[in-house]
Amino acid sequence: MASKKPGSKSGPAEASDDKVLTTGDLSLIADIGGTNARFAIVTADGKIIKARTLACADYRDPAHAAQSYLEGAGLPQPREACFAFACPTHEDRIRMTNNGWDFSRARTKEQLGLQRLEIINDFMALALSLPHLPASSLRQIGGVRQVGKLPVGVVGPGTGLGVSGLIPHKGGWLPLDSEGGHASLAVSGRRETSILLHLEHHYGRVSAERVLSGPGLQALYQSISLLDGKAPQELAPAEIVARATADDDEACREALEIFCALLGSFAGDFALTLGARGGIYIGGGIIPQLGEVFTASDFRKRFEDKGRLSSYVAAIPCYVITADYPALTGAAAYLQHS
Ligand SMILES: Nc1ncnc2c1ncn2[C@@H]1O[C@H](COP(=O)(O)OP(=O)(O)OP(=O)(O)O)[C@@H](O)[C@H]1O
Repeated sequence: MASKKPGSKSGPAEASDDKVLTTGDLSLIADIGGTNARFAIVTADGKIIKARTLACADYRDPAHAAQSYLEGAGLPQPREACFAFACPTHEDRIRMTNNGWDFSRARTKEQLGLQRLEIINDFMALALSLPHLPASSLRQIGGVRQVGKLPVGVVGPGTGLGVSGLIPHKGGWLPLDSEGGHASLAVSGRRETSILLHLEHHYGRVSAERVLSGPGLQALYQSISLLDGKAPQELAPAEIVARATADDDEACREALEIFCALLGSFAGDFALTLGARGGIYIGGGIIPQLGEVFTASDFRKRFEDKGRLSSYVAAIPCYVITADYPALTGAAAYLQHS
């Protein structure tokens, strides 16, 4: 796998979108979450071009979405592809955790006329992108930038909660294929415990993803409103963030504050578990949108709040990934190196 230090060198340059491509030239790559399906082409010289985002809800399955992407971009049929999905991907039958797609790997390959189809987890793809991301697409929060090759973790709230990492191995990196977002949620203090009990009443066992995701931010806002005896409104995650940052809705403000704090706790637990002294990277569709609000939140305080191991965690840097399509870079790297 890749051997550069995460965040140390520029990623693949964007080729111009108007080059004439033939079948032999191109590979198809995709990063497919519960809401968004992001497609692009890798050219023979390794450039990622024609990146587009489609809404999963508009398509029957990934083959249907991929065909629509290729037609829309006026592209010929590719021979090979790497698709990264937000769900377990080790069996032929793949069932997306956060949308209704349920499909066969072999059938998808056949439908798209591919000679080779690689299917990996979306956060494994994001982890594989880290050695290729330019430092300008990373925003450091706390800790000390580490030298040398050390394990790194990546977490990201989106429609779900993605988790992965890279372990140094034989001069390169081993990526983790993880479903860590479904680990149990750990809360702290009376208020968070009340919210957890409220969510338990609704879901039964509460995983981290039930809170640390777009739907999770909505669940937090609703729980807080109900615990305070107020009727919650139907608000999208972006609306909760907008109201919270405008400081004109107390339940939204507290929901976002607790969201960032719980992500800090979760990321710190993951750093301890993985021994991720090289850093924890934060991606997904929500945190990169928060800008300074996230930096000013309790995220870092809770990341470091690890009792006797607090000084160990305090040295670990966190980085918000601000690149546009980072997991596509990882899918391209997988296709090239696997
Ligand atoms: N500005 C914003 N503020 C807060 N939440 C947002 C914002 N924009 C999008 N979201 C939320 O982010 C989630 C989508 O995240 P993302 O773009 O990572 O999707 P995805 O790749 O389909 O997700 P996943 O890979 O987790 O299944 C949705 O719940 C959406 O409501």
